[in-house]
Amino acid sequence: MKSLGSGEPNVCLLQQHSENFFQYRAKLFDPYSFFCNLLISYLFPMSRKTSLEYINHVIKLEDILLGLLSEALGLKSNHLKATECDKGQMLACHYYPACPQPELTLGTGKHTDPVFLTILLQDQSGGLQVMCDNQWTDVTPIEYGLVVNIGDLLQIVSNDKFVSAIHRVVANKIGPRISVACFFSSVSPKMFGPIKELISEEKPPLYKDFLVADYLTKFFSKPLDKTGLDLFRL
Ligand SMILES: O=C(O)CCC(=O)C(=O)O
Ligand SMILES: [Fe+2]
Repeated sequence: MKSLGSGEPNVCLLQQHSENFFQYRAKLFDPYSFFCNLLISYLFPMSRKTSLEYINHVIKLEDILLGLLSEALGLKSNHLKATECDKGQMLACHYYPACPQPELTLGTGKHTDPVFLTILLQDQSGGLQVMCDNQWTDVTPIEYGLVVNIGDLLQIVSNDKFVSAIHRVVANKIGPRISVACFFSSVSPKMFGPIKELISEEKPPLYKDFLVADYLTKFFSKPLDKTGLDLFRL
């Protein structure tokens, strides 16, 4: 990866490096970022109001999706919700500046999301790709459409019935591209693992039980070529 000093704010430049992407994400939890976020929300109260309004709508959609996903697993519709796997929400707003040499870099490197579910809003620029049958496939933007990603943690609790989406964002000469990802995960200090109702002699658990906090610590310090799933696979 090459650094492309385009004069845009640092936070956007970090998005140009897949190596830095998750370090940057991890930094969202540090006191410095916390302070910056607080400052931004006071400097731009409209953006705070709009973000909260948006999150509240997305949470309603996510409630419906969790119900449908539970039923798809053959469970009661309130099953996943009852595990509190969505109690924590994080909104990440991405800004990808136009890139003069897109062939030398990526917008966001290949990864799976270290959460249960992601609901993503992307503009019309394009660039998001998902790995499908070992091939990168464009996720063509649909106006007013949202992209829903299964994250690693939903793959684990479903004991591989659901598969987390491997995705990336390619860089683009035309820009900027803007996307808003709403991540859903647990904030409780409780153990998660393959759902008992999905386990049988024929389908033994494929993963160890884990705390989300431990999962994240390991996820952010793992080598980039490993997936988050490898960390807890039995
Ligand atoms: O910008 C995008 O479309 C995707 C961003 C993404 O994959 C993420 O935030 O995890
Ligand atoms: Fe992602």
